[in-house]
Amino acid sequence: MGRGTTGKAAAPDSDEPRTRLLWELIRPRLPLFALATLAGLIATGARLGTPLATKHILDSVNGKATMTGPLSILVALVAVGAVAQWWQMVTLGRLSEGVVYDARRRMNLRFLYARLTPLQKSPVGELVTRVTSDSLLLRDAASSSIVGGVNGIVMLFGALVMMAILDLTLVAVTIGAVIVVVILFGLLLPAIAQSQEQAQAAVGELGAELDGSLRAIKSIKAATAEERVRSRLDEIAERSRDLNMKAVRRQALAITTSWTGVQAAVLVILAVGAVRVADGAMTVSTLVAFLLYAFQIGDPIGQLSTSLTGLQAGLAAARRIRQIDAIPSESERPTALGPQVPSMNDADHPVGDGSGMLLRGVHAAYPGGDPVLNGIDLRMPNRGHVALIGPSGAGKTTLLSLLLRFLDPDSGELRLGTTAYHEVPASSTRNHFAYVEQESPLIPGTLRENLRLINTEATDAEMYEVLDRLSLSGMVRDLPGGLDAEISSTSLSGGQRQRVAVARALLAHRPVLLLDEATAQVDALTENAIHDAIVDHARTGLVITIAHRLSTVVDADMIVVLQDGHLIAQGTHDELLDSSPLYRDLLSALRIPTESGDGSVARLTPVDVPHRLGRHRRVAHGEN
Ligand SMILES: Nc1ncnc2c1ncn2[C@@H]1O[C@H](COP(=O)(O)OP(=O)(O)OP(=O)(O)O)[C@@H](O)[C@H]1O
Repeated sequence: MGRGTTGKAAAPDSDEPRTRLLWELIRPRLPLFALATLAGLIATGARLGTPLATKHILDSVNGKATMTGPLSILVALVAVGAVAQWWQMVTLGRLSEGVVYDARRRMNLRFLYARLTPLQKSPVGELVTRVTSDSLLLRDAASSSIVGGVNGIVMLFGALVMMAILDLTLVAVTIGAVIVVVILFGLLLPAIAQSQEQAQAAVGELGAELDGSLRAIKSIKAATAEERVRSRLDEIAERSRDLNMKAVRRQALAITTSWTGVQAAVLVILAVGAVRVADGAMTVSTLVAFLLYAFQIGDPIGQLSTSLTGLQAGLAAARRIRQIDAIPSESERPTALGPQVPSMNDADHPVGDGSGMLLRGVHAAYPGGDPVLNGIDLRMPNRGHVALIGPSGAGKTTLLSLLLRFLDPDSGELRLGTTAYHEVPASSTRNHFAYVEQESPLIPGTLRENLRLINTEATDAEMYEVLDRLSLSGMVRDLPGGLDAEISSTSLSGGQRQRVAVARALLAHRPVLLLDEATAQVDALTENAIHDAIVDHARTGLVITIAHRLSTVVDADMIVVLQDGHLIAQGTHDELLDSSPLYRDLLSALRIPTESGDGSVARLTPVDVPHRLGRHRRVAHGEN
């Protein structure tokens, strides 16, 4: 992945207003939002009343009234303000955590039900930052920024009304200053939003780079390439810092502008007010109260500036989260491919008996890529072992992806028994398969959870029986916690991981077993065990394997040879030995003897000889 592109979301950009997601997330929590706003308004009201109460206390000092009343009002206002502020903070906390929770759930849902190819265009680490860091920015925007903004506006208008009650001339001066501040701030806001978004994209890029590097940490260490990788990471961290600094500078300018505007307004108010006091147009206590309000509007203006800049970050985050929504989910996939199905003599490919799998005229490509499978016609029985073989990049894994509906064909038809794929949802097709993927990744959780991923009812006895067959039961019994051992705290070797994945598939008892190089990392003994499991399953169901080095290729009931997305040949080992030069070449590359009768061992490695030869002989002599 080239630098500078890592952080880009593969998901299409959403042109929807950024505020929409924010609104969608807040809408279910409107009562809470209203409560928080109400609490904020009470706190604001209490603060607005304070200068007026102060004026009355000052007036009472001059002997015009008793001090007790205004003093008790002042104490009450402070107490009410404090309680309301506490209440608002707690309510805001509930609101904001709820918004983050909803946004994260929404993304989790979208990730898990997304169509695979568009999803996999985005680096994993980049997607993770949307759930972890962007949602936090959204939280601030959805709660404190909005409520703070509302409080700020109320406080500002309240203060202006109170000031208008005190002196109309001075309030005109104040409003003039506020208008100048708002215009300056409005001019800076788009630039703040832009730098916020760039800064968040850089965090996503860092997440992607870090995720990729940590996954490859062994290779990096073995290559002593830590320094190179570190400098790449530092470079992105530096870019993130610089972009954030740009955002911070713009924010600082906006906030300083608003504060300076307020301070300048206070000075003007003081000067004009002093003249008016000297002229006898207003009392000193009124000027003091007015000045207190003038100082107070510094708060709402500051609060509004902070809220609006915070809102920009939240809206930028909302846009990035919204892009996740734009990844199509599997339920949205087109279902009808009927008109594109080429005509084909059904007598050659009977499907009416309801058994087996059929691919007819299947063309497939990854989005935006060249064709990967070109007109595949293949019928597989509902029992037996089908081996897919072909050079790297031939399209073997893509074929399995089509069977599992990770990818849709561009044209052609797939059938499972009598059911066309497009007639049923992907999940009901997948329910027929147990799949062991190339890397055999384990899911986070315990060993038991991993083994029960498909068959959630599998008993301990069944699990141990399968583990036993795969020479894994001893290792599991030795683990602290046995089946309940956490995978994360258990170091499993590649071969052990592969065996757990195979065990999970065997426990599933599904009609079709799909193995993508399931023996790539296991020793010869385990390979034999997996081979026996394949043979066993093939008696009652269908097993489809992809093999690069599997000697079990020769045992398969049907071998399908792919090259450059074309089905080159199919048949049994003996048939293909006679008819397919590519097959002979592939076998030769696999170091499998190519003579069907005597099982020549001339090209076998010493390790390969015993079991490969034995198996080949069994096939060659019609055993099994
Ligand atoms: N997710 C993807 N997006 C785009 N192109 C892809 C994707 N996966 C595979 N391809 C392309 O499709 C072609 C077939 O790949 P596929 O993985 O099916 O081959 P394969 O026969 O399984 O190869 P190998 O034996 O090396 O695993 C390759 O040219 C590959 O670059």
